[in-house]
Amino acid sequence: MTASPPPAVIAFDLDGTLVDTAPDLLDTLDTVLDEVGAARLPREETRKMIGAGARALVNRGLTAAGIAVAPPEFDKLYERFLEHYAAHIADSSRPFPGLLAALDELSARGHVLAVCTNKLEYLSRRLLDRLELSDRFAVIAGADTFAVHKPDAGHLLGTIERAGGLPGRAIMVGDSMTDVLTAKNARVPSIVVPFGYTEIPAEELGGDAFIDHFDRLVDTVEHLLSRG
Ligand SMILES: O=C(O)COP(=O)(O)O
Ligand SMILES: [Mg+2]
Repeated sequence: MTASPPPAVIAFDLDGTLVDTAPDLLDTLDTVLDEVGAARLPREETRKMIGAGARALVNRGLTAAGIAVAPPEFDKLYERFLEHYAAHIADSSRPFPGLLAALDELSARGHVLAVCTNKLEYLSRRLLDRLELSDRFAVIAGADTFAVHKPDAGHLLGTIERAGGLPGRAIMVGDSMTDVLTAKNARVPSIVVPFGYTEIPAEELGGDAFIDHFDRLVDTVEHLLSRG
């Protein structure tokens, strides 16, 4: 008797892929800019600053506003960002259209779902709990879950391992260059969605597949898995 192959692991980025978190993240960034007396920045500009974690977002926001702060003050502002964001994490943040049906179908087909995000793990869990999404994922791996984080392959490989899968039967779904690079580094195929936060147009990120709506996700996953 041959052992059945491990289930496929579908690993999702969180901000800009599963959930439109920009409104609550950027409202929080505004409170930090207010606090240092800087003018607020246009949303088209700050949306693209999401993707490398909260610390990078605060840093990018302050830099774009022309504010230089020394490390101890930066750390205080970052702490305040986290506090405010944690308290408002699901005020306006919502899953992207079609997500729930796509996750239902992937699970029904026996695939294991995981989250691989550069959001801190406690914030990721809190957000997914508030949106009643946590139970759908076997693993929620944040920026601080392992010793390394995206674009390091170890973040994705650790997520796949914890989900009981193998890199040869896994897919990364994301919205940014960070996700595509992580997948390439881990030799895992990637699917890119265009509704997230990226400086470079999503179609040009170099993912293995591009979908413009989650109603294309299941077919695209099956196609990539069938390529082996
Ligand atoms: O919060 C961020 O900046 C990054 O989060 P993501 O990896 O889920 O896009
Ligand atoms: Mg993202």
